[in-house]
Amino acid sequence: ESRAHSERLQHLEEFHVSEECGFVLPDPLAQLPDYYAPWTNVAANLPHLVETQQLRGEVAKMPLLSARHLRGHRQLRLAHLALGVITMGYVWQGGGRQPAKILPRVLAVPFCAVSARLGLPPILVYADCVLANWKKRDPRGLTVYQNLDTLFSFPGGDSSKGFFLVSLLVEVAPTPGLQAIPTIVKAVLRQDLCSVHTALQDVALAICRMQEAFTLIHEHVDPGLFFRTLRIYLAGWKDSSLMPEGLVYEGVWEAPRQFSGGSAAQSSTLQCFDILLGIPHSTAQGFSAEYLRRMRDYMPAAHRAFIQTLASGPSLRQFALVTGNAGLRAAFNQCVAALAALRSYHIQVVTKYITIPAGRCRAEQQLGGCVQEGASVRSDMGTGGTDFMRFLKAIRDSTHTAQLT
Ligand code: HEM
Ligand SMILES: Brc1ccc(-c2csc3nccn23)cc1
Repeated sequence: ESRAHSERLQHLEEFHVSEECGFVLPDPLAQLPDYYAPWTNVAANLPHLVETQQLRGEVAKMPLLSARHLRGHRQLRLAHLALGVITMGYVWQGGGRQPAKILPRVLAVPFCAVSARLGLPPILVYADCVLANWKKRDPRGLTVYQNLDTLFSFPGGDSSKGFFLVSLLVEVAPTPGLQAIPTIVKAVLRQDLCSVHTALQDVALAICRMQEAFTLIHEHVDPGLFFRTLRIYLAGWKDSSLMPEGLVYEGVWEAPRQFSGGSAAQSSTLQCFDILLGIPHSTAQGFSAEYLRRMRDYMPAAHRAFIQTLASGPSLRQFALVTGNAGLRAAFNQCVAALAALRSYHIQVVTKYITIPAGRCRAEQQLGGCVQEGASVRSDMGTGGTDFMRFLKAIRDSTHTAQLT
């Protein structure tokens, strides 16, 4: 059973995991066939259309296009990104005070058709606006911030571009570590202690590289713009006080449907390292584990399959425990410690970009300032309250306690 899984894991390309950029979509398409210009034109102009309250009018003028003419994975990913961007802008136009309750059929019908073909939900996801929303300014240049740009952005100025591109660089950084995963799985099956030890050093280094890339957030994202503006547009319509029923997808489903807002729990990279190291989010905190598992449904089908295949393979953790080899245990713990450190760093960033601005906003609200929409557009993202912070700390703590003593 495990052997079969380990065999399948040897060809990462099958799971759309690329040699040079991991779960990031290599060379995303930036243009669709002219027939789809109504979608890409509106999506490309979204910040302006939302800020001038014209978006809903523009959508009302859009023709109902058929998704049938979309060819290949990259066209589908670009279509899901463009329709996702327009959908978030359409629902949250006006900053979240009066969210739209109905998504018009010119958006809902093609968006659901494209989503079905990709195995994604009909809402903007991490795989859209982080993994497929980028291009190099100079195609021959390096994958560095200055040579990157997003394909689409939201209100919030350069901070929306910064948030997506820094996340992209964090996703590109650990690529050698992802390449080490099949090596580790095969070596565990062959009880090859030495190969596991060597490969674990690549994993630890990869996770450290993620944290290095993360530090760019301070340069490219402004806390105020992030909290007051960008955050609103990434909110979803599941368990949302502003949209308790969810959203009606006109022409697709009679009843309204609920879908979760954008979350990096949809990042396959972090979930892969959690599974490889056997980090037990599952037992420790019911909510976190359930939420992380549910977010797998918000990943592209091939990435979901990779995670499921890895989860059903042999346990590296048991192997490291059973061999009792001190060097192997140390290499394993170095990976776990690096992951816990990354999550601690992330919590510091979340404090600066959500908790502090939320506190300031509440203070201003007392004085009648700060036009913050309602309590919070998304309960788990930024009331400055405890629920998302408790979630992040629970995950960080269960990572920490996963060290082998
Ligand atoms: C301004 C910067 C950021 C803020 C304010 C922020 C905020 C949050 C919040 C509130 C959550 C919990 C709710 C949710 O899942 O959405 C979260 C989760 C998460 N974020 Fe971020 N984030 C930021 C940047 C990043 C970056 C650059 C990465 C790197 C890829 C990242 C990776 C994650 C991951 C993996 C999770 C899921 C929880 C976990 O696995 O630890 N975040 N973030
Ligand atoms: Br859609 C969408 C989904 C997730 C993100 C994202 C990138 S890093 C991060 N931490 C929390 C969320 N998050 C951005 C857009």
